[in-house]
Amino acid sequence: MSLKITAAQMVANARARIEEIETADAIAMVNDPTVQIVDIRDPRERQRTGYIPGSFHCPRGMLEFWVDPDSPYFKEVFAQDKKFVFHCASGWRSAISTATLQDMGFDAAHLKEGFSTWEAAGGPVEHAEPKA
Ligand SMILES: O=S(=O)([O-])[S-]
Repeated sequence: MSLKITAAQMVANARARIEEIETADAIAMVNDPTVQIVDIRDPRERQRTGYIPGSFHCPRGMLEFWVDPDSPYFKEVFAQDKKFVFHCASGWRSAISTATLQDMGFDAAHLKEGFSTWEAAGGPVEHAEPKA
């Protein structure tokens, strides 16, 4: 089966039109009260690898519905007057998601390399309590 567009091409198209933030620059934003980092990974990924302190968890599947004030699923966190930086594991899902948000008129950027290089680059990581 040949697709009209590949996933890799979708990521490339998205990356060409969104703001990409380098890991070192994002690390400097962790305690910045004007920035909200949003983790769109699955709950199990967050559980397994830990997460960026202060990051808000928004599963990718709910993204459009949680940012839209007209949606019954709207989350107040997205009403904040802050810079929103979305991330996933390697920057693919967050690139496509950020382009989608841009199409919706929601201003956001994404973490170019995702969480994959975060810890090695010196980024702080928090771990959830193990399930009892
Ligand atoms: O979407 S991904 O970059 O986390 S594999």
